[in-house]
Amino acid sequence: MSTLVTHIGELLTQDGDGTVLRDAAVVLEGERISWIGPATNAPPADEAYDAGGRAALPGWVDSHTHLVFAGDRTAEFEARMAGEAYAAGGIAVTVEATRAATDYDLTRLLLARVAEAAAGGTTYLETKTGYGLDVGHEARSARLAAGVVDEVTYLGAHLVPGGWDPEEYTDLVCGPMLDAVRPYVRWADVFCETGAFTTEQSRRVLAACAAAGLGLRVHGNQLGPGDGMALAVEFGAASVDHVNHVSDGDIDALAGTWDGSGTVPGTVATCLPACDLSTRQPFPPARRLLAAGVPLALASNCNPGTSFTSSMAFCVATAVLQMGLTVHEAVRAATYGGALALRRATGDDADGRRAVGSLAVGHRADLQVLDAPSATHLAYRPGMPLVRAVWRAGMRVR
Ligand SMILES: N=CN[C@@H](CCC(=O)O)C(=O)O
Ligand SMILES: [Zn+2]
Repeated sequence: MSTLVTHIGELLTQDGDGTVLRDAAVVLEGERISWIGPATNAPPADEAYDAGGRAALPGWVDSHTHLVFAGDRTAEFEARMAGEAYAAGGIAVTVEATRAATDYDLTRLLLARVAEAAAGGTTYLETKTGYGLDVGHEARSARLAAGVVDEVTYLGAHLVPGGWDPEEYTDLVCGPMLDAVRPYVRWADVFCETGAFTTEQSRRVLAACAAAGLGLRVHGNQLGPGDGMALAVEFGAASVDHVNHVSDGDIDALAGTWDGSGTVPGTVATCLPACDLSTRQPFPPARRLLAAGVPLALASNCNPGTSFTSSMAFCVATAVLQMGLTVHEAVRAATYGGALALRRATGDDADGRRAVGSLAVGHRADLQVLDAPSATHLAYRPGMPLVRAVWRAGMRVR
């Protein structure tokens, strides 16, 4: 089964040169892209979609979400809007509701959130555990997520649950809990922050999870200056996320992971602008990070506490309007950058592990058409429902 998407007014490929094609076409064949070029030269396909001069780009890669949860935190949000500061402790409210939910209800909630994200143009999605916080409930969250999303991250180190000694809980995270989630997850993450896990506890978690063969990610420098970014560099994490309170030394350390001397990709800085609005944190220094040579990702951080949205278009608009990124930089961070943060930015017909977040022959056929003539409209018309059509692995999902 093949689909020709044709008469694309502006096609942002997100290839290495940032190529933008005019009056372009893309052929989706099975799960892969089989052809890209000028619409006038396009080969025939089983069916055609006429984009009518509209813009198209890769589906969003949302590399940071927390979708496995039950319950509601509206009251906490209202208190925050009235002036209270965000604190990690609110996580416990969601843990209680999540533990009480049945597998059926938790799966239903997760599926609804994934469908909402797909309708918004997201075609590749990471999600985390972290609202179970005991062996059985963390393993359940990981198992349910593994059946639904593209990448699952173990976040047993989200909060020390009430009644636990922090060191003993860290032992649990590094031992029996890790063993229980291991079959279902590719990544591990730690919330390294005052009120969550100390630098030393975070280091123990990262070391244990690396030894178990998991890739690493870090929640760092969200609520104040700290060691999250330095730890991410120390452990060769794929991404450090939030990065709101950042020193020049943090930026230099991150940039150093991209100096070409390493054999694996460096550490991406993942910015979460919807979360920053909701928690009233300063936005990350995106321009300084880019100037230093650090690749950026943009992600929704969809979760019930700090960012209850999966709209990547909203994140792109906010990154442009508030963080000083150009539209093309923001779109790149929300597509290719997310793929880089998940180490899924390369791969084609040669290895069959198809790249996401960019459009080229052999990459996964993840594409969205906007109801707009250019990607600029994502920021020019913030909040408008601009996603018109979406294909995920070659299947039309909107
Ligand atoms: N910072 C840590 N975890 C989430 C918030 C989780 C919550 O408050 O429920 C975040 O990324 O913002
Ligand atoms: Zn998060």
